Amino acid sequence: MKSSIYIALDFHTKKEALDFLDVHQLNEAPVKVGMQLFYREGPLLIQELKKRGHSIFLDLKLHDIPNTVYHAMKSLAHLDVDIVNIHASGGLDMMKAAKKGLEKGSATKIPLLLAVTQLTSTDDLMLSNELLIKEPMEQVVLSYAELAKRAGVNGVVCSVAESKFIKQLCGTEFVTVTPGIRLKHDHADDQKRIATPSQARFSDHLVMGRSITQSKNPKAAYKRALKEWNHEYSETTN
Ligand SMILES: O=c1ccn([C@@H]2O[C@H](COP(=O)(O)O)[C@@H](O)[C@H]2O)c(=O)[nH]1
Repeated sequence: MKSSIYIALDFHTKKEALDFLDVHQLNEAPVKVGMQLFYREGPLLIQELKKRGHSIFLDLKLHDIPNTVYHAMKSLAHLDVDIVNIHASGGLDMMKAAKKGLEKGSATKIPLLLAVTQLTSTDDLMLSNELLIKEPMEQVVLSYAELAKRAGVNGVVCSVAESKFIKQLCGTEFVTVTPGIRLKHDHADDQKRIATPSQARFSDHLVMGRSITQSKNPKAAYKRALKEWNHEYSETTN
């Protein structure tokens, strides 16, 4: 799969999301559909995005008992998207069940299965004080990545800071997808572990929401992110 920046379509309705893509001529861009939009618009939205030719990351982050996740993944497989995900903190059996459900439910190609290691809205302080995980973030993320690999998962969602080390530990084929990406000077909002596209060279794919969707010129912001990621962007010439 080609390295891509997935635009997070965090909109309320299908109309808002499709209008955004049309108005800003982002009809070629890979997109990420999360809970906000999917819970309202469901499979019909996925069908419409597929019809328009988008590569789709369905970001529902399943986390439940293995049997439930198995059946949920079997259902999601029918949507025929490109990427789906689960939380690694659901454990080895849950991740194995997700993979099995996906294989069982897929008619043609099996979507890439990713495990979320630690959300990019979590920092070390929260990890320790709220989640009561006393090891440093990097160690936790690496250990979850290794567990995901053991379960047969194809890759992980992680921050820029861990991508390189995950590749060293799990191999270059093990996919890393990184959200929490901001163009320089953009607000972090609720994200804690953020980075610019140019700092993300070890990640296979990026996810960008507000830096693009809330920009005055989303198309220009998207193009700039792609250029920065490919190290072709210079502030003096742009
Ligand atoms: O660790 C994670 C996992 C998923 N996300 C999702 O990515 C986008 C990021 O949106 P921004 O507006 O660029 O902050 C959002 O849909 C999250 O649900 C994440 O941020 N971190």
